Amino acid sequence: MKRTYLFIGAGRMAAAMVKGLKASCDDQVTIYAANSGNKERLEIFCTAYQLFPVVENWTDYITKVDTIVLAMPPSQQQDILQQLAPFVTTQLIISVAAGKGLREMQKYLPDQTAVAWVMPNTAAQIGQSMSLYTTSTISEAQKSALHVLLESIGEAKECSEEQIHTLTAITGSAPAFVYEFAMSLMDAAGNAQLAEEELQELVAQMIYGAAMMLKSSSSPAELREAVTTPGGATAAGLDVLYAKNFQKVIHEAIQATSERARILGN
Ligand SMILES: NC(=O)C1=CN([C@@H]2O[C@H](COP(=O)(O)OP(=O)(O)OC[C@H]3O[C@@H](n4cnc5c(N)ncnc54)[C@H](OP(=O)(O)O)[C@@H]3O)[C@@H](O)[C@H]2O)C=CC1
Ligand SMILES: O=C(O)[C@@H]1CCC=N1
Repeated sequence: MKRTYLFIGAGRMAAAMVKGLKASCDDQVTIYAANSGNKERLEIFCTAYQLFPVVENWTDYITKVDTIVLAMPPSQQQDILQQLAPFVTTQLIISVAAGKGLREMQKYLPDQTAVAWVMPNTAAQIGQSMSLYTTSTISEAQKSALHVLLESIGEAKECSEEQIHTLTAITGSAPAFVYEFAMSLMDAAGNAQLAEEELQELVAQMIYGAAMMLKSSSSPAELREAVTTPGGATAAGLDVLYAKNFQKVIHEAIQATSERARILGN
């Protein structure tokens, strides 16, 4: 079945989703993309993903597509929805904006407009996103268009709107915390006399292995215990994390992230 998508916003998340869609259903998908008006940047984007024609005015393309993906900063979304509203008929409108749930979209769109809120993460670039999503009442065809998109970028879980607000920090933002952790490990390994790339490779494989173990059925506590030989080396390191209240620091970081996401949504 032929799919048609219009992306408004052509940045990092749009690139990841377009790449996923092109890879999973190349000859069955037509994609148009628009940005804030930076023509050169949009041409580079469209050339990279072979999206033609390059869109000059996105409102001309609304009636040509079944699905519209809002992939611009949250601060721009209200304005875009207001521009979109007069032209919307049967299209599914998907937003990936942090903090902007279904109700926030519906405020500016005609009654009964089909809407979905998706919270992906940057691993979408390699088809490994953990995406959360919620929808209004949508048709089977719209569900199918949404799932084609979600499955093209990784795994997805349906949640309530409130759960997505709560979990944005965990699945959307926390990859940044993992990269910060990786940087700290690489920094701490400074005197191992390895090149930066070698260090990155071994830290990446360690995180990958740990993530694969976590994806098995064991709990994180069991996995941690399996690493921690009683009276051994790991216990000494964990004692420092406990003494510095590592969990509390993470809780505070998640709370700050969640609070900011809520503010972006208002
Ligand atoms: N990065 C992440 O990890 C995640 C991001 N998100 C959400 O995804 C959305 C996009 O983020 P991201 O891709 O990182 O951002 P980027 O900064 O990479 O891209 C933003 C894009 O939006 C375009 N844009 C800005 N204003 C407008 C406008 N008024 N009309 C049309 N296009 C506009 C920009 O245009 P131009 O090219 O001209 O600058 C750019 O193409 C955000 O809402 C964010 O909350 C969600 C989950 C994870
Ligand atoms: O930092 C942000 O606002 C977005 C939301 C989730 C990840 N990045």
